[in-house]
Amino acid sequence: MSCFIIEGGSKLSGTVKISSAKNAVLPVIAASLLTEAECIIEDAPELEDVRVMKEVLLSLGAKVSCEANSIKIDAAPINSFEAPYDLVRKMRASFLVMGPLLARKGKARISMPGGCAIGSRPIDLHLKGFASLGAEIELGHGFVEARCEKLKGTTIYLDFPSVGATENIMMAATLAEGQTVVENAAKEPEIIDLANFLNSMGAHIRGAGTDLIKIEGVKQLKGISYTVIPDRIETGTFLVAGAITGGNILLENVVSEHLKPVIAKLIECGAQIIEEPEGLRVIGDGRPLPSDVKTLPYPGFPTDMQAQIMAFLSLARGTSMVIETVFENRFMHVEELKRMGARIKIEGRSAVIEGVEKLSGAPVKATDLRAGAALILAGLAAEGTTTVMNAHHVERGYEDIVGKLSLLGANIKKCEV
Ligand SMILES: CC(=O)N[C@H]1[C@@H](OP(=O)(O)OP(=O)(O)OC[C@H]2O[C@@H](n3ccc(=O)[nH]c3=O)[C@H](O)[C@@H]2O)O[C@H](CO)[C@@H](O)[C@@H]1O
Ligand SMILES: C=C(OP(=O)(O)O)C(=O)O
Repeated sequence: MSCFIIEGGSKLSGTVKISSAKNAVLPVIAASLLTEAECIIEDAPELEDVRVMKEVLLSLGAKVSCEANSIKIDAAPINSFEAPYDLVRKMRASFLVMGPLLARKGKARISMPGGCAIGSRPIDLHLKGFASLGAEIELGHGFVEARCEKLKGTTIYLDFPSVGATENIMMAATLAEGQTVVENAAKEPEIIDLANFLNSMGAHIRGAGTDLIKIEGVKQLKGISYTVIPDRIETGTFLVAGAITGGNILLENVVSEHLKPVIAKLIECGAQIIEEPEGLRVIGDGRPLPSDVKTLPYPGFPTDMQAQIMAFLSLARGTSMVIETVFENRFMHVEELKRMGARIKIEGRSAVIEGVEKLSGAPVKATDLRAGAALILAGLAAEGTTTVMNAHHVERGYEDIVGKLSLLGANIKKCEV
């Protein structure tokens, strides 16, 4: 088992380059299954989740090769329709191959992803979408099997603007007969990026980024080269790293437009965030002011930044409240932050955080990706040594986090225990 060991107290300074977005590259890799032609994804981040997605494609019979940071995908030879439990359980986003497989091959058998540390995470909205498009769905033995002759365009209303369901339905509908309309669609930047990728392949998608997406089915798609958007959650995490350590860092390769609620919150807490020609600068200054945060679908405050902002608010000069509305169980980091001296009480979906003057380094355990990131942030600011167990959770979604933080002057290393 691997862990991160952090010696707290260094003010971070320097420049860091943000990687391509995990949550944009995963659906784009899945979408490459929609064509027999070769797709190239440039500047792909080296992440555990990307490795798993490549394995999923390989298991379906696609050819996948990597050169420098490009991934070449040739999905012409796919000869299997099954994504096995062993891969899907490692990463829920593997379920995103269902839409493309159904659209191109008319069948797919994907292991049910099951719940994870942050919530039960059902897939009913994905399945409702596929059924509306004309697929027959069968559940059994831990698998979802879907079949269709030809998907047919229709109107689908999502009860919740699910990111994954919007993506899966959008991909399936690109090759359907006629028009599909997705109402109450998710509006995340990663949805726009996927639509841009699909449109460059020849799809006809309008309205991505609004809650009404219209997809006019086409007969086939072509192969393209594509670079996905910068990772807004990695960006937010580094903004907090600068602020929590009282540092001064410049983040390159960012789209600040995608981070409005995070930037607004950090400014409210007293950090300086400055748009510069080369990127976004964060300057931290002492303990933050308290603030209240409520997670919401985009353009609200992202649930994927909730744990990190809570680490920051743990040190505030007063009491803050964080309300998690997207996932029902995303407070697993709280008990670990408390081990470092944070004063946090959970009441249902709310956490009340009474800021403390300092955190103290301690052995803690990452229960999921962003919980792990929050504990690293707390460790950077804490007095003494913090050991964050279960480094693999963090490596799912942060490219070379040790290298990047070390270059900024952090005292962090990865160890096997
Ligand atoms: C790979 C990826 O992009 N992951 C992101 C994606 O996850 P993911 O696509 O899984 O998140 P969703 O937007 O689908 O989930 C949001 C909420 O909807 C519920 N739901 C979802 C689908 C469904 O069929 N039924 C249902 O009830 C979920 O349980 C959850 O409570 O968006 C989340 C919300 O921004 C982010 O935290 C994840 O980082
Ligand atoms: C929850 C996340 O990812 P996933 O949906 O892949 O679990 C995340 O990126 O914070």
